[in-house]
Amino acid sequence: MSDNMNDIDIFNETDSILIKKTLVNGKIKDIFVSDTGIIEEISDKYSGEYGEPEFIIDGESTVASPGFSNTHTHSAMTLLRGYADDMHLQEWLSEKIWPLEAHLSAEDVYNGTMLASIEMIRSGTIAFNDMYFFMEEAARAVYDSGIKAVLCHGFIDFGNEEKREAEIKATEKLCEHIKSMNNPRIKAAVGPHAPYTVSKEGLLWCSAYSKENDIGIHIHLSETEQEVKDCIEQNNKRPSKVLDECGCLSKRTVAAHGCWLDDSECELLGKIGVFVAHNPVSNMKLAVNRAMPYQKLIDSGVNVTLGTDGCSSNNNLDILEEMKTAALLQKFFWNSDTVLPAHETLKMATSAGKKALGFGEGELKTGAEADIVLINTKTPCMTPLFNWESNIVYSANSNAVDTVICNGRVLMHDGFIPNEEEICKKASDSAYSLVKRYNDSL
Ligand SMILES: C[C@H]1O[C@@H](n2cnc3c(N)ncnc32)[C@H](O)[C@@H]1O
Ligand SMILES: [Zn+2]
Repeated sequence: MSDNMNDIDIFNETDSILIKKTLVNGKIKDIFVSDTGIIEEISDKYSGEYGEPEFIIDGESTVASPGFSNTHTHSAMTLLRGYADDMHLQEWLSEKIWPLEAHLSAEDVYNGTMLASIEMIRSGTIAFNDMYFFMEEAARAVYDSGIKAVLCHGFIDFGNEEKREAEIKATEKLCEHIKSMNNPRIKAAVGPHAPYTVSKEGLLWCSAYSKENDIGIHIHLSETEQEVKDCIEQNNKRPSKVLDECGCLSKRTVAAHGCWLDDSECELLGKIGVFVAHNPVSNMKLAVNRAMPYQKLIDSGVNVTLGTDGCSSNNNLDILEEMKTAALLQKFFWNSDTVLPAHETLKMATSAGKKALGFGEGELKTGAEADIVLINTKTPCMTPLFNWESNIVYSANSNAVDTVICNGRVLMHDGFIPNEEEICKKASDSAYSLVKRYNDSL
């Protein structure tokens, strides 16, 4: 699909690009992207106003979509893919996942996040919201892979003061580190894991720190019925209320799951302007037994986004698969064939997702950051092309994703990502050595 097919330089960060004859909202357009990563022109034929492009991408037989955002994941959990499946959520976490994670190294997180980044790029993801450990190394992987991310340290204190102090230090260290990177593609957030793993003191510290530093909060909220029941028993109020009283709900908060929210909580989240990330594949796999009340959230003014969750509850990071599953799960669970139509699903993955992460509007327009996905229309799953949004949500798979451009830089072209084989090999080695270290410790 390129006039410069064999030219590896297309992956350079600072080149201008002209995408010729791609479909933008059903019309054939040229898109000119400047070397600063901005969409300068979308027109029937490039005017030449911004000079000669350094690279030309032949966009004929492609649909251009705004890049996708994955608003909830634990990216280095790629290393745990297939390690523990088909279990009850709390047992899965406390008996399998947490004991193994206790042996993670910084290098594991780098290798796992590199794998996650290229896996996400393959399905057209240009930004993600990540909560995990050794996040300075995740930041290095995000830098190296060229994708965008909001990164937080998973803050878990279980009411223990010593643990809380350590989590505070880890959060501060990460935020300072990301500040010092001074890269607009990489942002820090505060990551209180969930109301059931973080004490009130911890939640209060997190909300104060996010305000002081003007950064977001990333948290799990009401994933299972049991955690809601436990919260009511302990606090006499539902989880959203607890979080609100601790100052953790704001326009900068992304709350993942929200499966067991009641009507009053949906209204509270809408009033405040919280983003709620739907993770349908993980929710189905972990059998949380209720789908997020999508329509009630939308009617309450909530910005609903999409996430994959980590690779040990999904078990991939394919945002196209997530879109389809979201649209189907909502229809199936709420017994409504009209809920979450294709157009809204695509918005969850594009404009709503990018806004949640503070990376802009998520639309293809002049003046916007060039986060563009080109999807091959000459592939069975995109044929015929009556409705491009319907095809992306309901029929496309990642094999149809041809080119991914993030901040004006080509990260994948013609289905090719530089160094992919080496990245997979390193992650695989890390995964086996992690499990060996754990087994040796028993
Ligand atoms: C950041 C922390 O979140 C954990 N984690 C991963 N998946 C889920 C889930 N579905 N629910 C709650 N916690 C989860 C990770 O295993 C890590 O310990
Ligand atoms: Zn999660």
